[in-house]
Amino acid sequence: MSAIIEISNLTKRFKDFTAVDGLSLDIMEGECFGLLGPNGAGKTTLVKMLTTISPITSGSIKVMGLDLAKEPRRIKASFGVVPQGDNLDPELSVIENLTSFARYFEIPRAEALRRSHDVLSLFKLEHKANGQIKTLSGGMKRRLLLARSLLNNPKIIILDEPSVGLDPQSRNLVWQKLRELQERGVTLLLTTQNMDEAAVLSDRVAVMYQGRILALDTPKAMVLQHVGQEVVEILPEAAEAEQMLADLKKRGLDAEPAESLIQVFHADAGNLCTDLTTRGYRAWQRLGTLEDVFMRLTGRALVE
Ligand SMILES: Nc1ncnc2c1ncn2[C@@H]1O[C@H](COP(=O)(O)OP(=O)(O)OP(=O)(O)O)[C@@H](O)[C@H]1O
Repeated sequence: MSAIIEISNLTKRFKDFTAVDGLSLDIMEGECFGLLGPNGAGKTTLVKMLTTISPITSGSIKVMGLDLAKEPRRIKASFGVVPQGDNLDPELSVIENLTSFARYFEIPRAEALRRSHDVLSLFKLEHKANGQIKTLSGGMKRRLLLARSLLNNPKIIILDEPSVGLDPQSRNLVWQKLRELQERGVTLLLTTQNMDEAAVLSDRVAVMYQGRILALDTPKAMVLQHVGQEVVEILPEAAEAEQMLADLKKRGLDAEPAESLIQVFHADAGNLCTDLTTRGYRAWQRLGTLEDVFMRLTGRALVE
């Protein structure tokens, strides 16, 4: 597999604030890559540079071997972009939003209409073709943005928080369509704060924080490395929590406080749980998740 997007030493500065900080990353052709990070990590700023909306401060981006700074139009033609916000035109009907967008790619009128109906039916919006944008629910708008991103038959689709605001039915439909696109060879780059979405869809994930990548791997390997297969959770009495944490650490265990719980990672979970419960403590085990990795790497405090 070769890299379809090559990001080298990319930086974005706003006055004295660095939103993306010397970031390097290769996205492989045909993969689904999930970019995770808390609010303010720099994900949207990265996507905006990639989609040429925001100029690069320094560093470079290559797409299919082409330099983004030199060939932005050619590169943009190969992208489908689903932005975080809704930038649909409220003056136009649903189908007109699509056909007018197709004009940016110089798709002939009849072909544009045909593709517009195709993508509407793909996202189960055909019945809304002549409706006004204001008659769409939030989830329908999101599906329309996804539909719109396919009009130019993109080789790469960039999705900023694809399933925010979607009900479970719409979200499942979107996930299914994204998988079908990937099966057809399309490369997907998604930013998300939804760890289930990242784990379900992505071949590889990166955790971004303060403009840098802290970790990058397959979701499974990431969980194994940072938290282990199973996590033990203990609910101590408030008065004994500190002592218990110290005791666990003294035993060489990888233990951390998590609100009112203590979590133990990389442990022999079965043995530890039995030991604790026979001594009268409330303790249980569960599978480690990407959410655990995320919390460990980016901290528990709210960033913004
Ligand atoms: N135009 C701008 N001027 C100044 N600072 C900005 C600008 N755009 C973004 N920032 C700052 O850059 C940082 C990264 O923002 P960005 O939107 O990329 O984060 P994010 O990871 O996408 O977060 P979210 O999930 O909230 O969208 C934030 O601290 C934000 O305040």
